[in-house]
Amino acid sequence: MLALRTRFVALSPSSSPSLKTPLFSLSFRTSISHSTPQNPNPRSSRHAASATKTSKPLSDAAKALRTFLFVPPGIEPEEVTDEMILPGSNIVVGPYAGDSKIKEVEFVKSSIRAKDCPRDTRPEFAMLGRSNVGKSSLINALCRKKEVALTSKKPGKTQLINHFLVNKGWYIVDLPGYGHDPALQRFANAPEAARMDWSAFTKGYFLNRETLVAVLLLIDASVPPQKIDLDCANWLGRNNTPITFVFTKCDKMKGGKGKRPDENIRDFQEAMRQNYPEHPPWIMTSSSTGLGRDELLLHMSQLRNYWDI
Ligand SMILES: Nc1nc2c(ncn2[C@@H]2O[C@H](COP(=O)(O)OP(=O)(O)OP(=O)(O)O)[C@@H](O)[C@H]2O)c(=O)[nH]1
Ligand SMILES: [Mg+2]
Repeated sequence: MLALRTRFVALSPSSSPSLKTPLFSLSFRTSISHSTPQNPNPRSSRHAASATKTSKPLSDAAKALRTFLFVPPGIEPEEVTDEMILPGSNIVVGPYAGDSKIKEVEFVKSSIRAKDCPRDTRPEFAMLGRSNVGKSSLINALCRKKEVALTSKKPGKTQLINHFLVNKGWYIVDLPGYGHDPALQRFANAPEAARMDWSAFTKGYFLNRETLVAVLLLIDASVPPQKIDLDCANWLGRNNTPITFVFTKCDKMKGGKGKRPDENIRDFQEAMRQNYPEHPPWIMTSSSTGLGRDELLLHMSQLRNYWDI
């Protein structure tokens, strides 16, 4: 299973300062400029014939930057056209993208530890991120229901590992947020290993959950890059956990002061590049406006569908 997982991660933290990737600009529609390559799937040629093909070739800018795209199995990078890239993301839609709508969702269980989680072979996605970043809200948005997962203005609402079964076929897992417990704030300037201690109990989940397709790492796009988020991404990468960056609160525009969500996202990506030669899939969302909701579901459907090939 680990081999299967790592195939899609393309996260190989590197300490090499020589790994330079071009900087980029960002807007909701110009997702082509934020591409990242993922691990080429050794079996991808098998499915290439079924890849969506359109006649429009890549623009020059897109060609220059396509190495940043998330290209799933079933497509060769040179087959990618602008129309195949999900808006507000670097994600290419391939032949594995299928029915992505959520028709039913049921709460299954709250678990204290990884070993208490449902024993099941069905695939799952974990929502991870700082307290208050919008994990539970995103679950509700994806399900188009208000109270599947409980949300709050106060950080620390979700305290356990919560499993939700979707369409009787796969799980969404709501996790407690990190970076909230005041008792642990003293770690703010401590070495990464010490600061990550807060997550000891969810760490067990990431390291042992065989059915984990990907972690959706939620990053608040309304604030500048936070070290704890970068540390978390680095930790997941080092542990070969597939990751998708889901930028939340993209509806929040700062009036006058502070940077816009797209600028914060760009800064975050640039910070990530200092340690990563390649960038995982990423997507812009807002649970308030529904931005990115259908696109994220489509992305999850293709991850799910090629996960166990
Ligand atoms: N403007 C805006 N607010 C949001 C969005 N998503 C979440 N929020 C707000 O952010 C606050 C926290 O949302 P939650 O979904 O409870 O956050 P969480 O990450 O689950 O928090 P914990 O359970 O404490 O870890 C709530 O007040 C939400 O209404 C969004 O996309 N846009
Ligand atoms: Mg929550």
